[in-house]
Amino acid sequence: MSSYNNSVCLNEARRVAIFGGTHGNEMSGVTLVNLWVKNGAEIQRKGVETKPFITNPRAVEKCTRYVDTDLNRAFTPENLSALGGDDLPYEVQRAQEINRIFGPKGSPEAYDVIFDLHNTTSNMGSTLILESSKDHFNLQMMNYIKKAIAPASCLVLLNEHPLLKYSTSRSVAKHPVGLEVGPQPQGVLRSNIFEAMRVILKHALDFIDLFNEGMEFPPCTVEAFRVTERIDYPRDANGNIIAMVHPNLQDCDWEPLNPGDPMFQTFDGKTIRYQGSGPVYPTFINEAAYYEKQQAFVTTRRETLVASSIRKA
Ligand SMILES: CC(=O)N[C@@H](CC(=O)O)C(=O)O
Ligand SMILES: [Zn+2]
Repeated sequence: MSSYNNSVCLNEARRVAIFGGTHGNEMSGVTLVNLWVKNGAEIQRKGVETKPFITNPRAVEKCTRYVDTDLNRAFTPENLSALGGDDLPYEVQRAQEINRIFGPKGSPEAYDVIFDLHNTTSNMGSTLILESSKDHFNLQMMNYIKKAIAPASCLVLLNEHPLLKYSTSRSVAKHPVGLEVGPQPQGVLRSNIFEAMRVILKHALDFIDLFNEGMEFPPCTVEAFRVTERIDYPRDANGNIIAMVHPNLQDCDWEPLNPGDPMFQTFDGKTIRYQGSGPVYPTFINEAAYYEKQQAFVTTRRETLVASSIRKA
């Protein structure tokens, strides 16, 4: 990466992957990737190798999030270098295979871009997930997609929290992009969610095409929601949940939550209110997969990210 005339010069993005089935019960990504494995015309762009890939085929077969352990937490340095072969948990073996094919993570040989397709049971709409506020290629891509799909909306969730960040499948790429679309129940396909995902992928690939063709993207800003805190359900001494997401908060992803606002409702009807400083913007509210992770929702704060001008080297 070098700077010239204020533009950040980056290599062309020639190797792109689209991951589906990182969670085997999130059906939009599973279905789109299976479709594109059969016929990739829709995702082909000149001079780009775009590989659609089912990352967790055993979980897809069983229509479950994972078999042994969450694949989207498995790409740690320890796991990727672990010895043990067939004795390792299935997803750890799979992470090593994926790292061999699309990585190695952090190396110059790694794929340029990986899109990882997810669904949420939360009412989040279309959300792009970034892992770095300094990835100018990805920031420019976010800006491009947001403009291309307007007046439909697509929000950007930034997770670079030192404790809450996790080791994703897409993290083996130079430019990792998560795409989370909801609400959609686990194991279910909804046409509106499926189409929303499909159209965002189209614009993302168009952006890569324009960049490779030599278009210069001027400096811009991108509004993002930065992950700040994980909020668990209230629990008793045995760890059992004693309250639900409050009806005033349910389905209100991305809406401001202020001190004193209702957050949970106990089984005997008492309201538990938000006590932190605000406003925060909750998201992943009541996500089904997060009960096991002790998480009722995450709080975020709004931030304006600045993207430098980019063009190909
Ligand atoms: C509901 C769900 O699976 N969400 C994803 C978010 C992400 O890809 O970062 C996960 O927890 O792995
Ligand atoms: Zn997922």
